[in-house]
Amino acid sequence: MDTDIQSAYQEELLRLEEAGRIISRQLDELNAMSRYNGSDFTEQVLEGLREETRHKLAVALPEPYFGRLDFQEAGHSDPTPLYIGKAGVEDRIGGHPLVIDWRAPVASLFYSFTGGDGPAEYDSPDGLVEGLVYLKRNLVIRKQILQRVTDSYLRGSSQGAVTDEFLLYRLGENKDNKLRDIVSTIQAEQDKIIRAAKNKALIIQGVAGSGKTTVALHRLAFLLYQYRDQVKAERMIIFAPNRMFLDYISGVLPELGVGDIAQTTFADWALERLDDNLKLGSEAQDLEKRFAVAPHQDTTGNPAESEEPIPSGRWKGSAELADRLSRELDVYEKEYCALQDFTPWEGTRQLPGKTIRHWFYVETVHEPIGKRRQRVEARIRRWLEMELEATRDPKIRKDRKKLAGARLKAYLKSWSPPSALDFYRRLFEPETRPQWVPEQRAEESRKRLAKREVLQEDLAALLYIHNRFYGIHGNDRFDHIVIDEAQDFSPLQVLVLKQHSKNHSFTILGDLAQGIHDYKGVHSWEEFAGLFDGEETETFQLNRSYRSTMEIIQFANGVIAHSGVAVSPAVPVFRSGEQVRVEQTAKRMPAIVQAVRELSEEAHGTIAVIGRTEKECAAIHKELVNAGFSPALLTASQQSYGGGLSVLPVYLSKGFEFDAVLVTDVDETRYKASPRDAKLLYVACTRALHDLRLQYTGQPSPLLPDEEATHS
Ligand SMILES: Nc1ncnc2c1ncn2[C@@H]1O[C@H](COP(=O)(O)OP(=O)(O)OP(=O)(O)O)[C@@H](O)[C@H]1O
Repeated sequence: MDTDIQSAYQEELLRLEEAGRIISRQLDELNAMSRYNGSDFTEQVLEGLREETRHKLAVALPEPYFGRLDFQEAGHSDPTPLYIGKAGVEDRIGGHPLVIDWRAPVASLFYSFTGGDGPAEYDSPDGLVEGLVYLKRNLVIRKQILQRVTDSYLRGSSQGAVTDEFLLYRLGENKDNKLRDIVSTIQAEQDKIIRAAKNKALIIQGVAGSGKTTVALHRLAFLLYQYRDQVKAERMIIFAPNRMFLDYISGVLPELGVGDIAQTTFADWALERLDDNLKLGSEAQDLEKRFAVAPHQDTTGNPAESEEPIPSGRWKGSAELADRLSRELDVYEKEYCALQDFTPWEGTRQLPGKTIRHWFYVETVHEPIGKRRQRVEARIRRWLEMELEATRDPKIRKDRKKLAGARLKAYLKSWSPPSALDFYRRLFEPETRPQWVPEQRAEESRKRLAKREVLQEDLAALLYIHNRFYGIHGNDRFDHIVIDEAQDFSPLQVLVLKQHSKNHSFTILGDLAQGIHDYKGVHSWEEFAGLFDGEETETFQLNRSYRSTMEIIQFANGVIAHSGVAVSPAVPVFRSGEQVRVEQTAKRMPAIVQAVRELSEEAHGTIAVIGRTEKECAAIHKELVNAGFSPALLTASQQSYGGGLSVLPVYLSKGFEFDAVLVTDVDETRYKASPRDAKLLYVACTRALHDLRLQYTGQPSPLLPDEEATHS
């Protein structure tokens, strides 16, 4: 160790010991106080705060901080060492704060400072604060033991910019079965997104591995800290593609000290809201069909795609459909209440239909029709009660009540509460189908809807109708909404979610180059931006990829060049690893088993064998089990991901990452020179952190980049 590093290490060791003593003392004091379980409200609030502090201290004790920034504010004579950790700890050492929360305004300097001797600044509640940075230091502390001290910037030293040494160290680590927090190495371009203003719809295009998911989760933690009086965790929601992915990302928020945020899929959320006893068609079957390999398929892509000019999912998810529905709903509402006079029993007053329609179309007009109907029905019942009260004789009153009850039931039968499914179904029925619904589309939907079966692509339209009928209660509005893998979302889905958002506070993130579900998802981010007023959105682009080695990223860039999608190629962090290995195999299965054996010997924590279809994966899985491995077969119905060795179809691998990846069957029939296949292969390749291998039997896929291209 050279003397500078040694003395830095000694200095940090002493500081850590002192910090440990202070945190332990604070914790002991709090633990010594008896817990309050009584009913006094003030005491309950105080106990809540004490519990929060106990929790924060317990989290801080083993790893109090991860970074240090020495900052001299303009007008001050000395730099102040600022220690930054996951949770702020109040107390002081040498007059300086013990630990500053990573989300505090001053901590932003730690992330935004990229070097140079000029002034640095950060935004504080009192305005811009300027000053000079003297030192940026990363510290690895585990279980109160100082393991590593890395200076990435030192004023006056020969190195001008912040070095990536610590980042590279973190990126070189193996991964387990959960995505992790990145508080110690958030990069400047990511920090901007994390700290962006709350009341905007952020649209983030980021290359594979640029940290989109991770950044979105950190942003939630930031919003909860920065706007603690305005946003609540229970009023935030994350939409992700499937339950297995939700399980994979479920560790990050607790690591950041955040709980209670709903994490769900659009389908689960929509079905719960619709509550219409609907059956959701099997997604697994749909995926397997969509991503099947057609033997006689031409090289322009999926045959289903070329036969169908506008795929059903794109049609049913378009903003244009929302306009059409809106107009149909206007007509429906105008005709909805056509009630005539109501006669409860012969020889008495009638309740005129005109009066009822006045209640409906004038007096309650500001409410959605489902609510109006409830109100009007209640009013009819009140009217009836008053009429009955005018009948003095109890026996006659009883008889009339019975008769009137039966008549009212029959009368209201023709006026059933509005149902989203019924309305939607009418769009596809021969007698009621509007002209703008093509017959071919109607036929397919009609059969399913008759059985109350819906597909994922129907859900946004159904919710749009449901919201119009029943409105949105305060509890159904979110303080913030995150949409991950947003390239697979449709404009109509986002439009519906916008109805559920307060102040259009969104983080929408995705990668068009990974748009393998382009039969339902967007083809350009403009499709989402167009749903908001100009000033309500802000767009970001993340081009640096942190997941994979340079070699893997260059290789994947070569693949995606065939996709025709206009997105910037990924820029690697300078982390070099093994060359990507492309292997032609004579015997497919033995070669797969052999490659898995080799990868397993290389101390990788997570390994994935990525096949083309679920059926092929099942066969590979069987073979690996026979060879003595214990792989997990990941399918569309999977609820969790356990790490280790996995076999999964390429279309399910999106969002995940593995230390080593073997992509099987990269041949000319399974990965053709089509945009869809290019995206699929790109997704597969970009799952690998350190080691990527590809195998094919017969002729190689035309998507495989030339060797020279990947070495440029
Ligand atoms: N600043 C960072 N410091 C350390 N690791 C990072 C950083 N940013 C991202 N990573 C790591 O890069 C990997 C990719 O992150 P993440 O899955 O969030 O990316 P993504 O853009 O959502 O990827 P994809 O589009 O492929 O799903 C993760 O292992 C994450 O921990």
